[in-house]
Amino acid sequence: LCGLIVADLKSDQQALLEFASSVPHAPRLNWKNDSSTICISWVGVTCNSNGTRVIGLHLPGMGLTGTIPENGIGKLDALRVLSLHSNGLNGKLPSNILSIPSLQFLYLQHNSFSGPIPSLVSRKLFALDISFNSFSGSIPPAFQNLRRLTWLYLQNNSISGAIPDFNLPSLKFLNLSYNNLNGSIPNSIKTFPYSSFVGNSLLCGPPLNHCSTISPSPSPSTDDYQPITPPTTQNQKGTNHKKSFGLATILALVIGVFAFLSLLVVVICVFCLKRKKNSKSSGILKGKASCAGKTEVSKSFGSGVQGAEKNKLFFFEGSSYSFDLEDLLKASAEVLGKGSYGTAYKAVLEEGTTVVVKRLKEVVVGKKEFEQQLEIVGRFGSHPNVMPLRAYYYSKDEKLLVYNYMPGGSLFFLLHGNRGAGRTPLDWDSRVKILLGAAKGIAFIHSEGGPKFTHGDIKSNNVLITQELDSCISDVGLPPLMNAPATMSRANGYRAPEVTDTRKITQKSDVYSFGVLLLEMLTGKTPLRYPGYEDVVDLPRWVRSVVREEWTAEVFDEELLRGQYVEEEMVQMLQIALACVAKGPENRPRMDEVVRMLEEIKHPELKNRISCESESNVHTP
Ligand SMILES: Nc1ncnc2c1ncn2[C@@H]1O[C@H](COP(=O)(O)OP(=O)(O)OP(=O)(O)O)[C@@H](O)[C@H]1O
Repeated sequence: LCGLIVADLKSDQQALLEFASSVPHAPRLNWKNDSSTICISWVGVTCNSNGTRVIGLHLPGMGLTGTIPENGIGKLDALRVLSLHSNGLNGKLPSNILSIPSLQFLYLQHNSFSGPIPSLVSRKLFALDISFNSFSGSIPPAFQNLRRLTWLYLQNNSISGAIPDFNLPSLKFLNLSYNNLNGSIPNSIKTFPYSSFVGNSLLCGPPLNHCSTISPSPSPSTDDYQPITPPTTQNQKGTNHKKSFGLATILALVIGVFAFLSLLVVVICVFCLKRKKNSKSSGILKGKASCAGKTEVSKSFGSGVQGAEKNKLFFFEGSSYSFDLEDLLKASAEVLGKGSYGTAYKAVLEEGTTVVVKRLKEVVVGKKEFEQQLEIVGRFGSHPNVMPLRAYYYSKDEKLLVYNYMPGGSLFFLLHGNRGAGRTPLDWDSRVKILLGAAKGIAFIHSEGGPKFTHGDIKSNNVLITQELDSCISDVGLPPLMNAPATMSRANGYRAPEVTDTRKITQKSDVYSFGVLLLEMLTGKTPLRYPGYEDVVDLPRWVRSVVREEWTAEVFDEELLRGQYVEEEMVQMLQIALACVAKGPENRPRMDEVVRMLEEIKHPELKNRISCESESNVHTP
């Protein structure tokens, strides 16, 4: 067995040296004819955990030129990642590279490869980027069998012919732009954006312009396909009859939709008014201090109680606490931290209950608005991933919020706290669980609070953790109550670019902040300046720049890479994060879509642990 293992590594070494001898390269490639050093010091080479096989080759931007020989890299049959992008490699791509049985990630973009794309492709392929080369010929039909393929970037080549009817269940990122493709875009991929197909003058069908009624042939004349033009121009190309029919239909549709929407708005308004009226008479808030029912307490709100009554602590329905304001003020308190909304205290009451009291500063809204907002926030407590607001107190000089105390602390602490010796690493599965919970919490407040309701301050400090590593989104609904400039600190790396004050916060800006949170979890870097964390980075910008260079290797938190992880899951998560931090709010997914995408990451099909056992299985036939 030992001999077999050595033979495997030796054959990997031979294959690498064969490759190196054929491509003139920069002197940085320090490979020597000594297999004992491959896994230790060979530039760009990654081995499996027991040092028996080469599983990664990363040589981007190394100044490599020339043609890859047939007997080189294709023989590395345990290879998972091959990254040779941004070099000067040319000629035909050896037919055995794409078919390396364990190959998952192939990055060859920005070279000068030419000739056809090899037709035998590894079924494990997860990401394929051969963009910005001179590949020609058609897309091999074998691509239709790539059930795990998630990224396919073929843009800026000279690929021609019709697009095969892909039925790729995992495909999420597709770019075929700027080639010579023709025919109609198959139904299975027409949901990809316009930018995925633009620059193929003979391609038609959604999301490009409609195909003409003449069915596309493999070599259509330009007249058969209409150029990409706005719908009005397209209509002008039809017959007169078609044109008037089209216009009439569109007009009828527009009027119909308008009428329907107006009706919907009226119904919603009536419903809201009714609800408001009901809530006034029944009240969601109840007075804990008295045993009064809901009606009595809401009356005390409505009529503006004077004197001592005014200073009551108001509990939300469902709260099991049994103390009053006086008890709270007598409790021993310890400062947890100072945030932009004020100071958070951990308060231990005489009867033993521990709560967190937030003392708000610079509340800019009046009592009524304050109560209205908190009434909405109080409703969210029913969701397991939203921190329930238990009670609040409002007077002219003091505004307090009472929450459960979460001994697990915040995600910020779990990610960045005590990075030195003795730290317990936060493993991949725990990170996914925490972020999925947080996403569900945010999606819930977006759907329950109505389209205008936002969190407004999503960050790792506001994701609190239970001992079972369930997450709770805290500080829900506070920004509209506070002084706008105070909450808009420049150092807030979670803030979407379009948000210049609290009035600009939208659900899509929450999605941006959540994307930064995902990046923070993936990279282990903090987007905020904290004492001891001066290395503040614009995470989206940094990740985008690294992704352009050499993403699988450098982006991820080293702590993650040392533990058990699933590379595909991490890369998928990275792509979701990048979609969330798209510069234009309209390009970001909705929060419920983010939840769905995160749930898909844990698809059993992708559960392929990188471990010693799986490594040793990689090259079994
Ligand atoms: N319910 C809670 N249980 C345990 N720790 C909490 C709780 N609420 C807040 N904390 C912790 O207390 C500290 C201060 O929180 P606070 O919300 O006041 O400020 P912040 O989240 O750091 O900033 P900001 O107010 O700008 O959101 C943070 O470390 C936070 O994680």
